[in-house]
Amino acid sequence: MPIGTINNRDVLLAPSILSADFANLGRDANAAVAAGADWLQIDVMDGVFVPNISVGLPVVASLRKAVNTTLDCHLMIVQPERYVADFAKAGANHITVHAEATTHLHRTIQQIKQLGLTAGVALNPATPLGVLDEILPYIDLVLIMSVNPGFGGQEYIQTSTAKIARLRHLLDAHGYPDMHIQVDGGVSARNVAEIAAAGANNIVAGSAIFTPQRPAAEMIELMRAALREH
Ligand SMILES: O=C(CO)[C@@H](O)[C@H](O)COP(=O)(O)O
Repeated sequence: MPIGTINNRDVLLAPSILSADFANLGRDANAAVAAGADWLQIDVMDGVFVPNISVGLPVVASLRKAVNTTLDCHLMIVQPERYVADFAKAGANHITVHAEATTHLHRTIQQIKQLGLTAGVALNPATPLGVLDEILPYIDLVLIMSVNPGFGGQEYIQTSTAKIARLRHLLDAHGYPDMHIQVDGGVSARNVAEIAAAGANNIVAGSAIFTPQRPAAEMIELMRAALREH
């Protein structure tokens, strides 16, 4: 169920498990879903595309058995086309690949769609929206990275808000009202309303949801309140 509505647009929450307790991943994932998270994002990092290594196929397969929700795999790996079929088999519902990580973006998106999944394209902070021009008709989601990918807990890059607003305008102008604008990196109850008001409808948050100090349900409630009070 959406965590809020802004400008008549439902806002979905996709907690990133990168900040969860990996020794208790099923517990943390289920807590977020029980508290109203709509999707769960699994950040897959290869140590090449980004300077960090995270989790891969076995974790997706385990989460598939443990939680009943949309599993969104954000592939921060080079040549993601090598693995999309494996992620689909492991139980992913949605796959996002980086425009910067594949030479053949169109072919990769086609592969994901042929597997019956929804598909997204992620853009690093310095990648302009123009790279989307030829791929928009084929995708379901654009992921605007609001930090340089690789780590949780980084600070939101402020210029991302204007980028989100430009993208929403472009989608409206070209007739893509249902395309998701997902935003990922440095999002918390402090800035979620501003980001959603700019046009994002799919919010990824890691360290703002999974913290040892407070339960995920409380952190999600803070986000709901921020959207309500906007
Ligand atoms: O993809 C990434 C990092 O590359 C993200 O999904 C982070 O996991 C978000 O973490 P926070 O900035 O919300 O702590």
